[in-house]
Amino acid sequence: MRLSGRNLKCVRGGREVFSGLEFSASSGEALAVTGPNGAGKTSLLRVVAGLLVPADGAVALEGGEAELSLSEQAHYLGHRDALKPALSVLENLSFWREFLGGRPEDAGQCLASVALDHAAHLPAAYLSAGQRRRLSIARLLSVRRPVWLLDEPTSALDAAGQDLFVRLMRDHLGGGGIIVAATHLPLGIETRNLRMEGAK
Ligand SMILES: Nc1ncnc2c1ncn2[C@@H]1O[C@H](COP(=O)(O)OP(=O)(O)OP(=O)(O)O)[C@@H](O)[C@H]1O
Repeated sequence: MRLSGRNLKCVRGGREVFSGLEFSASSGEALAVTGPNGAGKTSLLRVVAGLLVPADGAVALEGGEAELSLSEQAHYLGHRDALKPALSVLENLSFWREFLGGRPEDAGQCLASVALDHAAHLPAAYLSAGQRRRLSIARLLSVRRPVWLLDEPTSALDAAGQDLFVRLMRDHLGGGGIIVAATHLPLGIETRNLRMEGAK
């Protein structure tokens, strides 16, 4: 499987954020997208996720499931944790498993993988910032998708949470997955680097 972007251009609010951008990542590879604030890292992830339409160029996934779009084969983990505060931890995960479709993994197992099984019935509103991030990470595990698009994935995670997430990323890559992560910090896994400088 190979994810690639060719000649990508992104314009936001009438201003060019980047152009002529090229990248690729194959099964088992992680691409770390780095660069200063405003360089366009989030914009790139959103283009790849299909949430933003590029002004030019295209993104393609070769060797995936032919009948599914790239968006249907990718998880997008944004800056903000997409959680419903009134629902419990388990209910939030169940919502995502249904919304995302596909074959769901065991919810209890997913929560155990991020060490949140003890909080399954707690309203998400009561979670700490790091626990919210862990629940968002559980979403990546709740329905298997080969491409993980991660925006500052380790923000708010403590040392144990970071170690745990490194293991999950390694498992994902070991199973042939692809990771594209916007980050200001080392991810703790081997990465290829895509440096963005932003439009001058
Ligand atoms: N909805 C929007 N409308 C107009 N401009 C936007 C919008 N969202 C982002 N931008 C602009 O696009 C540029 C790139 O933003 P983006 O969030 O992709 O950068 P980033 O590299 O992820 O930054 P950071 O490191 O701060 O997270 C910025 O100049 C930002 O102001």
